Amino acid sequence: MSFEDRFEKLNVRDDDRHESAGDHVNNRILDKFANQIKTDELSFTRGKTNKDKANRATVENVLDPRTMRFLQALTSRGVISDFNGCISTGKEANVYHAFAGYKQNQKKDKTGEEESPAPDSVENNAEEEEAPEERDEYAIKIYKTSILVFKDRERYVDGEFRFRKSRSQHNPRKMIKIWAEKEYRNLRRIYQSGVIPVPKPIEIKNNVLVMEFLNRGNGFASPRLRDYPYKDREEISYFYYNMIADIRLLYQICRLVHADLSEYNTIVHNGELYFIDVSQSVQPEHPMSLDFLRMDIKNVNLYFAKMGIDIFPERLIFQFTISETLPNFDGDYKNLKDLMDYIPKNLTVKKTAEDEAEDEVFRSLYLVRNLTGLEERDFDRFTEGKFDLLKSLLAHDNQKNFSDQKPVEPETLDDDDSDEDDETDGESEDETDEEEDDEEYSDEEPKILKGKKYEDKDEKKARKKEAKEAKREKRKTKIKKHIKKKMEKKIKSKK
Ligand SMILES: Nc1ncnc2c1ncn2[C@@H]1O[C@H](COP(=O)(O)OP(=O)(O)OP(=O)(O)O)[C@@H](O)[C@H]1O
Ligand SMILES: [Mg+2]
Repeated sequence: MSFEDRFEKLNVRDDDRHESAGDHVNNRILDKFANQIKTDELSFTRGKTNKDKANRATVENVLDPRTMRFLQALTSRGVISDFNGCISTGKEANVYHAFAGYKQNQKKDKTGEEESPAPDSVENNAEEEEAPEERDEYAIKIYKTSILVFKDRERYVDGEFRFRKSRSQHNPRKMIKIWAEKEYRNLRRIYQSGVIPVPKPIEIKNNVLVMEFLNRGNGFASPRLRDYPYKDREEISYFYYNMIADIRLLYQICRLVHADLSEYNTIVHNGELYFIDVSQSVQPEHPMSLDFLRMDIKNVNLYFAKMGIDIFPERLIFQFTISETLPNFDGDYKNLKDLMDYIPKNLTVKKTAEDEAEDEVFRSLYLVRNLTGLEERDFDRFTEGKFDLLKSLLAHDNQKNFSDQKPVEPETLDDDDSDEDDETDGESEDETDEEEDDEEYSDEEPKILKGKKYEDKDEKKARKKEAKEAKREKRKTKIKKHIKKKMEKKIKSKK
């Protein structure tokens, strides 16, 4: 069966309603509606290429011919095979199910990653021939090629040191590529850290991300936390503590803030809480990382409060997350269970109206990277006691976390940027310009943060003073404008 034929079999389901939308024949739709689909947002490179618009048109904003070629490339390279339909259709991406290709299975055999039958057993060999082959299942996240939803997400890439060279990216297709790449890298970083379960990242090919499919058997995806059938209240609290401990691990060990954490972006798989959807996650150095962290905590609390369990003040969870050391903690800082044990024993639950009022204040706080940059208006909002709280939240921890920060990633955490892509991928020239940009991303961390944004108040003052003086000096020798004009006139008339 040809690749296109396989896609004709795609069964697209609307995730929001969890209903089957029936058979979906992508290619036929593509033929029929290609000319009607608005592709303006894809025409940024006007003049550069003269491609048929219909050729760029998108079915479901996902499976445009280009994306199909990337999928084909992944298939011919033996990374994936057999597409079985859509797991989820969302705003920015659709997620499909596929099986691992022959190459992946070969790799598995070589590395012995999975338990394989004993080679000397005749019985086993016979069984192997008869039994249907066990193949890995993959989730394929395909980012939509419509830029509209990504526009307001630029702020997650802006301010990211790793993506500094790809900032202000105006080519929408490149922007999406960066976005997918960001998710892949974040996923890989978390996966390699081994402290928080995430789907294993397999491959990235432009806007197509291949990862492990978290399933509960028979092709069904494991439930998101939102759909998880809790046994009892204890289990709800268990996952609440698990979530809080993971937020800390993500921050302290993986050096990331999820930035879209919720019951929708977490999956319960084999009894464990998995983080997914990490495309927007940022490093703590991102200027807005603390705001994102605060937002994550708020969302998590909202959900668990709705589930009817006692929750902790957002302020305390925040503090728990960013404090490098925890008082009275004698466990392993990388161990989820140790942290989960600590939480209910050391964080006091939110009870009174006063607690809620404190959280309100906390939510409205202008969070800054260090105390020197704290605006006066925020100081004014605090009584003396509350100011101490703020100081302990920001000054102490941020001194450590942001000022004299050394790269914390252990070597194993990081990426080998082996990109096997070559011409055999079946890409045409128009993709090669994008491949060149592969070097745009760098996970190396800044040792000293440079630029006006990061300098402290005194430095800023000194810089401004210097500039002022330089200008004053210049003014002394400057020829007045009207004199200059007169001189110019004279010269002209002499000519
Ligand atoms: N590796 C996976 N294994 C199983 N299911 C997955 C996997 N990745 C994603 N899903 C399913 O697909 C859904 C959407 O994935 P994800 O959250 O990464 O995409 P999204 O970009 O957030 O989409 P949306 O625009 O809807 O927010 C998830 O809620 C989950 O149900
Ligand atoms: Mg999501």
